[in-house]
Amino acid sequence: MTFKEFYLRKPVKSSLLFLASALSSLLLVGSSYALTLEFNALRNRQPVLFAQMLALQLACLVFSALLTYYGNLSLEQLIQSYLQQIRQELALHIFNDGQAHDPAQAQNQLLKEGDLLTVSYLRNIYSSFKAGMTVLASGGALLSFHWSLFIACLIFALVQISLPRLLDRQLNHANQRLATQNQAYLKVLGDWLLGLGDLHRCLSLAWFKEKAGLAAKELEDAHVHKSAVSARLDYLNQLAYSLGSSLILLLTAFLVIRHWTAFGLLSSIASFNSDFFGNLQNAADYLGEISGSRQLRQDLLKQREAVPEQKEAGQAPAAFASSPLTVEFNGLSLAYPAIKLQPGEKVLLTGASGRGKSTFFKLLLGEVKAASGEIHYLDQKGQVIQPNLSQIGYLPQDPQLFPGSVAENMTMFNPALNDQDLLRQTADQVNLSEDLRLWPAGLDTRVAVEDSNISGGQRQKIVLARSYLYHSQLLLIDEGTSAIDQAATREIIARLLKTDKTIMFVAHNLTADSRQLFDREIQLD
Ligand SMILES: Nc1ncnc2c1ncn2[C@@H]1O[C@H](COP(=O)(O)OP(=O)(O)OP(=O)(O)O)[C@@H](O)[C@H]1O
Repeated sequence: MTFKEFYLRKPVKSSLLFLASALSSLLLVGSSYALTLEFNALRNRQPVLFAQMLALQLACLVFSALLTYYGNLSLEQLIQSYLQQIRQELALHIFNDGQAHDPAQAQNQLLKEGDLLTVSYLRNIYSSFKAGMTVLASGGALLSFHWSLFIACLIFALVQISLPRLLDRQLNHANQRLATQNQAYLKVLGDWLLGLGDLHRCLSLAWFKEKAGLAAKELEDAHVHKSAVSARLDYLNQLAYSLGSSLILLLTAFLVIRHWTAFGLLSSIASFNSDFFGNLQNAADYLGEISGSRQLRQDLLKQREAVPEQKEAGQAPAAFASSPLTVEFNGLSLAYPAIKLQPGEKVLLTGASGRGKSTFFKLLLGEVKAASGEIHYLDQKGQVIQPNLSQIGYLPQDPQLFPGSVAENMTMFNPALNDQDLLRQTADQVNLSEDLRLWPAGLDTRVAVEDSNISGGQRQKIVLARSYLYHSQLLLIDEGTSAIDQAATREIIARLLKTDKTIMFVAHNLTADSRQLFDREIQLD
């Protein structure tokens, strides 16, 4: 993300924000100025002037606080709406870039990293601007008292500004390490929590505890390391601040004794000091944090780049013909014979476990690339076509549902398909009607992905219903009815096999009469 982009989204509101911040800084310094005049008035025994200056000081402080309040609020609104845009772009990128994404990493990016970087980066910019304005205003006020005060302040300013550079690389490194460990921890949790039930059953909790503990320890070390680098920066800043403020007080006393500056400055120099050095220190911290997160921000910018929407050209395949194919997986080699499916044919694909049936489907779906051999896709007339692989219907062993209603999971959120009659007819085709009757909300039942309120068999029926609704001509079913009872499976298969779809079906434990319903069987050996 860049500041320019943030500013240009809402230039008027952003300008008002920075104007309010500049004014509030001026008013804050104005209040210290009024304090100087109050003490001058006291020394000269001028009670009316003293009261007027006191009122001016109070007014400056009240308006400065009001402007700060407005600034903080509108900064938060601007940041949150920008963050919303960034999350949308990240999500679109993840959706369109055609790569497999680890859910923990994507979650981390969408929530933590984006939030951390955007919010802290923009808040740091705003705060450093505010601090910079206060430094300028108080520096100007000091100049109006005596040039030597300003020069002294300037020298310390330069020292203070250059301090973060000493730790710039260390801060960058610490930030990156923290983000990496964050991701690693989420991934470990994600990987292990998925199988928590199995861990319970096998009493392997000690193993889980050890793995999670190790990842948590590394995250803890990364946090401590980052805090140590930040603390070192704070320490250096504090040292410069203490030295600078003592020397300025000494210089003011000298100037007052020599009658070269106003007496009242002795009372207010502490305020000017804290306005000047305090804000300089803050600005240096903010700038240090901003430059420390540079690498992560650049990475995030890349991950937001628009990726063209994956709209595949080509026709929906109705069948295919493959030459002998081979697939290589890190030393494991799978070989397939030439296979041809005619449009409308119903074929049972069998073979020992691990022989490569699922991988063959992934080859057809374009998810796995063949090391050798070719697949040609055919239309209804058996002519070779340029295929749109996303239009192949696919029912995996463990199909995924999405948070939404059962109807939405059948239509995949396509409102054009959301017709109650059509959905009920389709539910009949896949034996889902009985389940719909059991759920009080029927088609509107919400799918609770985590709570698995939908059984494995019901999930398979819902996903099978999808391929009916989407009229997939070529349907690949990979043990897609394994969780459905035998009688219903037989009915579903019998109905499926009466359609004009081309179907390739992998199943381990079909009854003999179900097997007979297929045109032929291809056995991989
Ligand atoms: N992405 C992958 N990386 C490495 N090896 C893989 C990958 N996908 C599959 N394999 C391996 O390829 C072999 C075939 O796997 P596949 O899932 O295709 O078999 P299958 O015939 O469908 O088995 P099952 O009947 O048990 O489901 C297995 O040994 C598997 O470990």
